[in-house]
Parts: sequence; C-alpha cells; structure tokens
Amino acid sequence: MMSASTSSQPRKPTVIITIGMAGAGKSTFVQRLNSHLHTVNSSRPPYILNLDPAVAHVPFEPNIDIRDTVDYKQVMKQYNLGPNGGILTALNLFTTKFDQVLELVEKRAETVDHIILDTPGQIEIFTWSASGAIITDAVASSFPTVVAYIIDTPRTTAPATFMSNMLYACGILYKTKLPFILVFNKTDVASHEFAIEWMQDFEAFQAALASHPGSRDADGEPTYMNSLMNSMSLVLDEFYKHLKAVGVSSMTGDGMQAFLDAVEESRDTYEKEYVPELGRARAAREKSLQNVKEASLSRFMRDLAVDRDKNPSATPNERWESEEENEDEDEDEDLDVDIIDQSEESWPGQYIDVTRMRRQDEQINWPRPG
Ligand SMILES: Nc1nc2c(ncn2[C@@H]2O[C@H](COP(=O)(O)OP(=O)(O)OP(=O)(O)O)[C@@H](O)[C@H]2O)c(=O)[nH]1
Repeated sequence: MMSASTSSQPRKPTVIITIGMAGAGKSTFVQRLNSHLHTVNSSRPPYILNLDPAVAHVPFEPNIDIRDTVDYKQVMKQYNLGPNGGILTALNLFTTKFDQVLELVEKRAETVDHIILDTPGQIEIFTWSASGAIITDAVASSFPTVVAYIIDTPRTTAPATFMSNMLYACGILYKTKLPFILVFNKTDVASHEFAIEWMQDFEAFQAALASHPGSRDADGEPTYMNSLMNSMSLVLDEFYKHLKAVGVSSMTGDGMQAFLDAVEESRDTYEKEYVPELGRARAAREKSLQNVKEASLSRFMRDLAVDRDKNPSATPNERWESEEENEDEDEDEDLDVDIIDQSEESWPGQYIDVTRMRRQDEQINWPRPG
C-alpha cells in the first residue's frame, strides 16, 4: 500500500529512527511495529537495524544487528571501560563500518517500505555522540527519515517530568532537524490525552502545574521551579507546532496505524523542508571549502612575492629539480604531506575483529538478507 509511486523512480523506503529514554519501550514498540507492518503487507516487511550493543534480548529479528559485529563486553575489557563507555565505543567501532551497512540497506531499498533503527537504551549514547550524528546524517541524506521519540506515558503525568521530557525532545529536534513524532507509549496503562491537552493549551499545563503538590514554598509563593516551568511552557508552545503526537500501546498494538499515518505526513515534511535544507548546507560547506582554498592560494602567492623581493637573485634559479637530482635525496624529505591511509595506520578497531565477534556458540549471521 505504501509502495505506490507516481514517478518512474521507485519510491524510497522511509527510515524510522526510534529514540527514547531507557525503559520507554523502544524495543517493544519496534517489535509491535514490525508485526503490524507484516500484517498490513506481508510481502514488504520492514528492514530492521538493532544499534544497541548491550541489549540482552531483542523481541524481533533484526536484519542487521550491531551485536553480530562488535561484542561490547570485549570492548569494555580491552579498553578498560565501564558499561556506558563500552557501549559508546562499540557504537563508534560499528560506525566506522556504517558505509557497508548503508550499502546493504540500499541493496534492499526497492523491496521494503520501512527501515527501522532501534537505538541504545541509554538515550544520550545515540543522541549526543558523534556516532549517533554520523549515523543519523548518513541515513537522512540517503532516505526520507523521521525520528520517533518514544515516551513512557504513565511516567510522564507529572508536569515537571513532562516538561523535562519535552525539553529533551526539543534538543533532539533542533540537533537532527528531522521530522519528529512524539510517540506516547503504554496508553493501555495511562491515556495520553493529558499530554495532548498540555501541548495544545499552555494554560491547561500551567493550571496542572499550580495544582501539583510542591508548587508553592512555605510562604505560599510559587517556587523557583514552578516559575521556570511556567515560563518554559510559553517557549515550548512554539516548539509543539513542529511536532506530531500519537498515542500507542506497544503491548496491545493500539494506535499503530495512526503512527504510520504520522510517518507518511512526516515524509512530506522531510521532502519539503529537510531536503532543501540539506542542499543549502551542502552548498554552504562547499563554498566555505572553496574560500579556504582560495585564501591559502593567495597567501602562498603573497609569500612567494615576498621571497622574490627579499632575494631577487634566486629567482632565475627557481626551477623544479630534475628526477636524477631527486633520487639522491633522502626519501623522507619528499613526504611533507601527512596523508593517512587508515588501512595501514594503527587504529583502535584493529585490535578487535569487528567483522567476527559474537558469543562463540552463536552463528555469525551478519549481513542477513531477509
Ligand atoms: N503496559 C505496557 N508496557 C510496555 C509497553 N511497551 C513496553 N512496555 C514494557 O516496558 C518495559 C520496557 O520496554 P522495552 O521495550 O525493553 O524498553 P526500551 O526502551 O527498549 O528499554 P531499553 O532496553 O532500556 O532500551 C518492558 O517491561 C515492556 O514490557 C506498552 O505499550 N504497555
């Protein structure tokens, strides 16, 4: 149903990057989305990437699994790191191979409608790391991409927690600049209607805040936190306009179609807003590179002119050395440009066989085709 295309070019699949605090239900959500998409169109199931190296069990079968490539416990041992450092380093090592991952995904692009990324449980390992940014930029410059920010609805009913969660979402939105869907999960436990109301009407949020215990100090004055959140609700009012919000239950499957509808709408936003922005960013980067090149060329020409002024008699002798003259010289003197070939230079990943590392009794199955 999603594969219909009006142009001669096959329609590209949409990438859904699932992000969320630990325990928000990302993996359960991906599993539910996977089974929903299988039901909707069993001939075009989603292509799934698990990017969490530390997850003990994934409730779906990913097509590409970071755990097939890097063993984060080995990484912890070899680099003497704690769990979070191990997960981050494992993600960094995997990112060095992400071009191969993209190649595999691109090969399958015509046969799938959705590519789903499940990210590490510790949200900041993906959202605030260079690897997370590289992976996000790489997929977003190849495919229409949306971010699904998974929220644990029952744990977000307190106004202060809700506000913290929204501020975090705001940070990710402005960092990735990608279309963003707030997915209020676990609606089988608590409805997300309060959240929609607070997002649409900041006065309703402020009223909830005022009636929440602890909003006033001993003298009956609003506390500092209360005043701050009141002001923030006005600021976030603008931010909410750029978001879509849906309620889902990954447990029962409720709301999955509404989520997919939001993904379709976000795809349009990607085409209309992100792609032109990407083009502008590329043009600006090329221009600034060109400026740097021109500046260094003109500096070089200036220095050359100064040398000539200082030592005019040297000018007639300026010439390239013949090959015979060069042969006598120490070879090292020729190597003043420091170009590093990663395949020859030592780099951290070479101490880990990033292509074969899984518990020994398990079969290595990366890449897995279907
Ligand atoms: N009632 C209910 N529980 C849910 C729902 N979605 C997830 N859970 C539960 O929430 C807990 C966390 O779910 P996970 O899917 O492991 O969450 P996660 O965000 O992947 O957690 P990390 O592994 O830390 O990344 C599990 O006990 C799930 O069973 C839901 O829609 N309703």
